[in-house]
Amino acid sequence: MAPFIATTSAPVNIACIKYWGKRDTKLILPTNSSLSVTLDQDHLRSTTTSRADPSFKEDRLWLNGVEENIKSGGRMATCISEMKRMRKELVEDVDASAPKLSTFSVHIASYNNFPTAAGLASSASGFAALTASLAALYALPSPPTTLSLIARQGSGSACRSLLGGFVAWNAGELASGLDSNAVQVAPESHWPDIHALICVVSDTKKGTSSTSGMQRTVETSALLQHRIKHCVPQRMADISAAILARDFDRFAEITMADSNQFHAVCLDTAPPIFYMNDVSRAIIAVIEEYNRVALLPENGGKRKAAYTYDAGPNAVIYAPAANIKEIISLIIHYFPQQDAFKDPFGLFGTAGVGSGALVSGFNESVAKTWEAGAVKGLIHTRVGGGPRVLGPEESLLGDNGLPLKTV
Ligand SMILES: Nc1ncnc2c1ncn2[C@@H]1O[C@H](COP(=O)(O)OP(=O)(O)OP(=O)(O)O)[C@@H](O)[C@H]1O
Ligand SMILES: C[C@@](O)(CCOP(=O)(O)OP(=O)(O)O)CC(=O)O
Repeated sequence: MAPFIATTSAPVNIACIKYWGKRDTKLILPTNSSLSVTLDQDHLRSTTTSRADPSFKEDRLWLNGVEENIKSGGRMATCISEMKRMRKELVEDVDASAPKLSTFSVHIASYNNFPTAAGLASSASGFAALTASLAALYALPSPPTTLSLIARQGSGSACRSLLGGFVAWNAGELASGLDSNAVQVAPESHWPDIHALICVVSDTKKGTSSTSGMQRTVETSALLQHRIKHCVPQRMADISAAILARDFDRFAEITMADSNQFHAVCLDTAPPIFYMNDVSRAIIAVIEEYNRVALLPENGGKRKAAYTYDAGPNAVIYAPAANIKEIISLIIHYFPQQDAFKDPFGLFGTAGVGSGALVSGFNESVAKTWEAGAVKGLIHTRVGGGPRVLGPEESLLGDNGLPLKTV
């Protein structure tokens, strides 16, 4: 009999309207809706293989080749048991001939092709890949929005990685969480021109995790309550409209305002939380100056880039594809690179990135020139699609049910 096995990959997403705060910590129900851009899996992805077999004694999971402890009642265990419940209810209970996979233990191997737990949203792509691979293994007929309810219980932001393009996570109102799901605002094909430049300022584990940080904010910040009630609802409507109209200027204005407000509520937390550092702030100064020049009537009067920061110092700069070459040159001018820029879109040809001339009218003194390595690396990617089901040649589990790939 052929083994019961499936492999999928899932993308990272980076929010423009930030999720920060839970109203239910067990079900992971947020205090506000959020919206993100799904990034292309050609560059950043989690790949996960799941296998069910009657000979397996317990559920086991290996992350990047190292076995993780699946804590009973923990997030990983919840996602696995919820997926088994769906297999039973949606497949086995309606088709008596369907193999009883829900009664078998699973072995799961996952691999991230970028640093884990370093503020690059590995928990988002990781739990999305876990959910998608179990959905493929169990042949669930469920659409991504339904699966997002399960990924959400692994890590809130993971629910948005079940869909490609531009994705909203509705906060929902029900205590059950059944209306707290991810929906696509627009597919990647609607606005493929949106590119992203990730400036890796640090790839080490952060001091305050998102989970504990946001809980402290909920408990202590009055500003968070203002944000939830008076800012986010309008921003969600406005940025959705900007996406549908492909209005980058408005998209950028809202994205930067929301990133800054998210870091303001972190500062309003007691004790305060600082995720950005001096390098992060210098990148903000450079992009703000770039936009000041772009906003001049003689230059077209529209913003050309948008920065956003999650719970760490790394910047993600969204911009239309045509501006990315200029932005990379600008960033490299202030933050010289130790390693040559990997140029996946071939923007710079064989000559490579030049010395980085500034755009005309740019006030060079907005930031100092940093020592090489202040920005450790640049990743150029773009908006992309949702999880992909991969062929058996991509499997991460061997015939013996143990991981093939170690890192
Ligand atoms: N491929 C994966 N499969 C399953 N779980 C994963 C995977 N990758 C990451 N995780 C889980 O996510 C955790 C890391 O989440 P954490 O929030 O600390 O970092 P991050 O997601 O990289 O950063 P941030 O959420 O701030 O962007 C890991 O310890 C692991 O439990
Ligand atoms: C700043 C953020 O990236 C916070 C992400 O928080 P997580 O989804 O990592 O938190 P948990 O639900 O506790 O796992 C903003 C966002 O992605 O919307």
